[in-house]
Formats: sequence, structure tokens, C-alpha cells
Amino acid sequence: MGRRAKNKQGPPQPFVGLRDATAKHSGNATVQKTGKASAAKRKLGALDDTESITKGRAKKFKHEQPQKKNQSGSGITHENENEDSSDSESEHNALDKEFKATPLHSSKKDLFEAESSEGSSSHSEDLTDQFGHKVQTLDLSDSEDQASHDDDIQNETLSESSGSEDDIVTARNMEKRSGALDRQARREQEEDFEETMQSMQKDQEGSEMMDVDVDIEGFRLPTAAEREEESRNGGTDLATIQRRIRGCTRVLNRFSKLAEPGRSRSEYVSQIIADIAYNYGYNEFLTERLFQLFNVNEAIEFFEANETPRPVTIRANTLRTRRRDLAQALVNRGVNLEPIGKWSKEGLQVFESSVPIGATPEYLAGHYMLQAASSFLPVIALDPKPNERILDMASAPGGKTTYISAMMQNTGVVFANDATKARTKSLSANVHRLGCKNVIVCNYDGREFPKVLGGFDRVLLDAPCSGTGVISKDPSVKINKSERDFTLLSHLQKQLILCAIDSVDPKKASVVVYSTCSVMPEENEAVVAYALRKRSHVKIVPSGLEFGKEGLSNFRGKHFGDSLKLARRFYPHVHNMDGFFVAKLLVERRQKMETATEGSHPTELAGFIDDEHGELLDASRGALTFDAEEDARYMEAERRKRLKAKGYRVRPQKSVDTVV
Ligand SMILES: C[S@@+](CC[C@H](N)C(=O)[O-])C[C@H]1O[C@@H](n2cnc3c(N)ncnc32)[C@H](O)[C@@H]1O
Repeated sequence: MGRRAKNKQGPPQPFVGLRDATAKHSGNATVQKTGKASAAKRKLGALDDTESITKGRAKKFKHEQPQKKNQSGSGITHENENEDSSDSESEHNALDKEFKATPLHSSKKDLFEAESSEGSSSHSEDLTDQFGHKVQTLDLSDSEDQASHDDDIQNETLSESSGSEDDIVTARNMEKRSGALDRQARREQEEDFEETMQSMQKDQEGSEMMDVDVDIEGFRLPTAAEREEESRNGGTDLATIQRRIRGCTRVLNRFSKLAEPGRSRSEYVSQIIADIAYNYGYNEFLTERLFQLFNVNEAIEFFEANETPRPVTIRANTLRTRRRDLAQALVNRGVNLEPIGKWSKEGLQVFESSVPIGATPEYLAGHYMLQAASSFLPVIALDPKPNERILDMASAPGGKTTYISAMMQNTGVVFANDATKARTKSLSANVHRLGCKNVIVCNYDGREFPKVLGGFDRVLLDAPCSGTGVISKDPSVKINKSERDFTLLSHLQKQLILCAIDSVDPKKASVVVYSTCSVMPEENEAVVAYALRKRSHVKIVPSGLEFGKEGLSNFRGKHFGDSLKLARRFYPHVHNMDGFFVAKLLVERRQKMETATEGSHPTELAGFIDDEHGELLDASRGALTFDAEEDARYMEAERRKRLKAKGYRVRPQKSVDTVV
């Protein structure tokens, strides 16, 4: 059995309000909730990614990790978008039940305003299929030419019936009525959620005033001797660990007021790092590195968010279909979905599916790609245009390549390269399945570019990385990363980014986008800052992405420069998508640089500076150009070979055949 989608989270877009509210709660007061509010909070469990560990989420994770792993298996790994996983029917049924109690993120309200006016929707109707099953229909009432394909997604109502008719429950009206009840429940949940948040805020304020947290009252940091004793005994129980995490969080938030006399901040930090590592199953090295990225509350939210899978998302392949047609087809198959967010015209979030989402006829026909929301971002930043020449330097299994191809409407050419030959198989399979006719798959080490090929209008370097942004998909990252890995990766990434920059057409301004699914500064800002230092004709420009946190201009004593703020960071606990980094670089024409710096040092002349080891780089290396004439000869020779193979008689043509 193939993958069944189960997706209980809000859409992958910022949920700052929620986060802020829960962040306040996190590590502080225990909430005294009203019955109604508590119920709402329970129902919102799946939405509330950031629920404080005071609610025992961490403990829950310890017990539920294997199942969660299964759930995340229904998601898509960044590395292999066409991978299927199987889930048992019973698990699916259980999740079905859970799902029905799960409210959608409040932003759904924005996306489907029509839904909120219950009873007034005239956008859809219930139909019966040939087997007598009810099928849902999309609102297709507004004329659908290509322009309307780009309509605001608010118009793209996914199947809601009016629910206005009969009072008596019949088989015919049951579905409508249940839809109406769902909406009613959703509205109530939203109201309850508001109420809960207000109640939490009050509790928070109250407890701050009194400085009391019943649960961790009397918290005391263990002494060095006690810690040693504890480790000799093989650790302590999870409840103690979690209580300590809360205690340390609270003290670190208000250190001068709450710290025990004589105990330093670093003692609390060291304790909380050890406890987080134990509680969430990381090695201490990575825990510390990740902890350093955030303030204490946010760090806890980040670790918590890594315990739940991100939403299952798909990208409509506009080479084969339109998003609303695809959505309609999938809804008819029993898939519950909605647009991913206003920032994407192609993305859909799958909440629930009674069919394996990786094996529907639409999937097999290439109407969509299973693709993480974060994986859309670098391509949006790259902004490929029809008829351009584009290099996707590390492209397997092709989620971004096929998106680039679709954005170019199958014109121009995309060189989809990957150094790992085995991975180019799934890349080729995806390219074929999605009907991308402008893609050439190749298998080089990216560092061989631009010697292999150059003259690109745009280059995407979605670099090999540590995967610290996708821990929920690949929990092995928690324990298998060391300092050496980060050093080696950072080095490789620096080499690759220079090669990406040197592969663009020197005769015109071009674009390079650098991205990773890592949150580590040494794989992100440090790499881009290095490239900016080494290539004086390159600058970082706004990414064109509507959301995301600013890149870091400095980190723990390392200065990357203010311009790095133009890069964008995405986090699971903030944006409900994989941790991701995107930087867009503008590579200026080199001739311009040559004129401007005539007579100066040869390395500056071409925008090249000495490489890491102090050697001067060959300025001509980056000046490889695209020879259309030569390519045409090769293509003609290939065409003739194909004709011959099919048994056609082809007249010899010396000038062409000699190049074969
Ligand atoms: C993050 S994945 C790329 C995902 C891909 N862009 C997509 O959207 O489907 C990184 C890829 O880099 C490839 N890779 C690793 N080292 C490389 C190198 N030196 N040159 C080119 N590709 C490399 C890996 O095989 C892997 O497929």
C-alpha cells in the first residue's frame, strides 16, 4: 500500500501570533483554564505546534516517537520527493478520527472566506459518482481562462455545500449537514482559541506578578556533585528532566531575579542543554549548536517543532494541469486539501486522504509533485523566465528542477545536474513523469562547473547540507552530526557557490540562488559571506519572498555583514515548514567590471580574488561562453542518429557527423 496523507497541522505559513502567545506560556506559568478553554486547547493540540512542555509534549514524544515517525513518513523528504511509504489501515482510521477533531489553522479563514459565511455558499454542489458515492465539486463557476488560473486563491473554494436545506437528516443531506456542523465547530474552536489565549495571557501576567509556578516551585539547580551522581546512575526520570527544563527556562528568562545565589548563567545553560539533549534524543554537540541560535523560549519551541511532521504539501504541475483542476480531481478521490498559502499559486496542502497520495492516477500522470513547502522557496527566489538557460547544480530528485521547468513553460533549457549518479535516476523519472521537455540531466561534481558548461542566465545551488532544518523528517540528524561534518560541509558549500557564480554568463547580469535545508550559520550566511568576499562583482539582493526571517548579519563573534539580512531564514516553529535558508545573489556583468578596474590587479579585473589557499584563480575559467552554433551541431547530429536508429535513411553530412 502506498502513502496515505495525514496532515494535522496548520498551513505552512507564519503563525507568529500563536507562537508569541504560546512562547509567553512556555516555560512559565501553569495555565488555569476554564472548561471551555481547556477543551479548545485540547482540540487545538495539533495546531498548537508550540505547546509548552508544561503540557507534557516532550513526554508524549518519548512514548509516541515510533508512531510519529510513521506519520512523518507520510510526508515527503527533502531528499527524495518521490519516495512512498506505507501505513496500516488501522493507523489511517485512527488518524481519520483524530483528524476530524482537528481544526484548521485560522488562516484557512483568509483563504476561504466564502466558507465562513455558512449557508450562503453557492459555489458548490454535491454530485453522485457512478458508484453512487457523493463527490465534492469545486467552484468552477467563474470563467476559467489562463488568466483566471492565476486568480486570487480566495476564489478557489474547495467544495462546501450550503447546508441550508432540510431539517431532517437524510442520507442525501447528511454530508451537507456534517459540513455545516464542522464549520460551526471550527468557528467555535476559533472563538475558544481566542479565549484560551486570553486566559493564558492573564495567567501569564498573573504568575509573573507573583512569580509563582506551582509545577516548578522550589526548583533548584543540581550541584556539580549531584550531576555526577546522576550520570553515574545512568540519568534520571523524564519527569524530573522536563521539570528541570522548565525550571532552567524560567530562571534564564529572568536571571537576575530568579537565579540561585552563586550560580552562574552558564551553569543553567549547561544543565538545560544536557536535559534537552536527553529529552529529545540529540547528541549534546548538536543540541548546543542549535540552542545557540535562539533565545531560550524559542529554542524549546524549535526542539518541540522537530517532534511533529510538517504538513504534507504538493505542487500542481502547470505543464500538465491547473491547480484548481487538480484539486477538484483529488477532492473527488477523497483527498482533503486546500491552497498552501497566498504566497504560492501552485501549492496545495493535503490534510487527509483516503487514497495513497503518491500513487493516484493524477500523480502517475505527472499532474503534481509531492514537494515540501520550503522547497518552493528557492525557485520562487530564482524567478526563472521562459527561454532562459538555467543550471540546477545539485538537483536530484528534481523537485526544484521540475518547478523551474514549469515556470519556464517548457521553453529554454534547464541543466539538471547531480553528483550522485544513483540519485539522477529518480531525477530523470520525475522529469519524465512531469513532462519536462526542456531539461537535460547530467552527472558531474558541481565543482567541475563551469569547465563543463557555463553561460547560464540563472543558477540554483540547493546545496548538500547537514539537514538540521529537516530533523522531523530525518531524526538521524539528531545524533549523527559532529563538528567535522559541519566543517567539511561548509568547505564543500563554499567551493560549490564559487563554481555556481562562475557558471553564469559573464556578458550580462545574472542570478544565483543559494539554498540549504540547514539552519546552521556556517552552512548559510558564512558561505554567502565568503562568496561575496571572493567575488567582488557579486552582491546579495532581496529574495522576493514574502515572508521568512532575516538572515544573520553576525553570529557569535563572526561578522557576515549587514547585507546578509537580505537572505531569508525559515523555521519549523515559526513558519510551520522545514528549516530552510535562501539567499539571492546578483552577479554583475564582468565586462563592466573589467572597464571599471582596467589596469588594476588581474584578479580584481575579472571579479576574481585569490582562492582560500592564496592561489590566484584563472580569470578565464569563469569566462566560458555558451556556443549556440556548436550546440546546434551536436543536436542535429543526435537527431540524425535517432532517425537512423529508427530505420530512416539519412544523407551523410560531413560537417555534422564529424562532431559525433
Ligand atoms: C539538497 S539535495 C538537492 C535536492 C534537489 N535540489 C531537489 O529539490 O530535489 C542536495 C543534492 O546535492 C547532491 N550533491 C552532493 N554533492 C554534490 C556536488 N559536489 N556536486 C553536485 N551535487 C552534489 C546530492 O547528491 C543531493 O542530491
